[in-house]
Amino acid sequence: MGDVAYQPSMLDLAEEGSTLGPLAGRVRRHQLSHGAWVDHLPGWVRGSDPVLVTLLHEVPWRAERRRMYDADVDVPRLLCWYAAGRPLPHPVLTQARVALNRHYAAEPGEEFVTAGMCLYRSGRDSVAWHGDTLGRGGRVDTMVAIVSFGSPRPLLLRPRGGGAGLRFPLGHGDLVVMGGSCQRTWEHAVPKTSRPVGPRVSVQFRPAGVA
Ligand SMILES: O=C(O)CCC(=O)C(=O)O
Ligand SMILES: [Fe+2]
Repeated sequence: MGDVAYQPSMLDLAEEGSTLGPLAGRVRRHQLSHGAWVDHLPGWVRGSDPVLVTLLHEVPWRAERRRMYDADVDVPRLLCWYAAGRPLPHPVLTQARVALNRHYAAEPGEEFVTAGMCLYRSGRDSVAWHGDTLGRGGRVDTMVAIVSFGSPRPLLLRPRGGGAGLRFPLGHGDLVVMGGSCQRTWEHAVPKTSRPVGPRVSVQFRPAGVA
């Protein structure tokens, strides 16, 4: 053994580094009805493979059961909740929250503090139509920012009163932000698919008191 420390090559660094692209000027806003909007930025996280690996292996994923009418049913995805102050499992997620708070500082709806995580193990996992209306999201305008990793799955949106919906493909490293009245006046879902899809992890940043 010589005394020369291992120096990672620039290629190694490029492969290992997960970085965020700029938000300003890159995020595309879709204005919806009733004062709702959705911002979309494909490929925000660059070098997102190591983030997916960390999320799959280091998040303490939990299966949950929920009461539906008069039966307990399995929630069709695994979950983990990072309350305010709980360290996030990958540094790029911590940087993402900082960058989102800087970019959206002028929007009403407050700072992103919590991170909810969902693991969709396969196409059989899903989230049914809903708005994030627990807490303040049901009464006032708020923002929910979602960063996706792994297999692409579409996020569908539809107005609560009926009418045409929208579909955002959410791929590896993509960002979507639902804002304005979106949680109250629109609903969103990630439907099941019979296509063979690999795992997808979504990280949802929300202000305190929104779920
Ligand atoms: O996985 C997603 O992108 C959406 C998850 C979601 O809507 C929720 O957890 O409230
Ligand atoms: Fe949601």
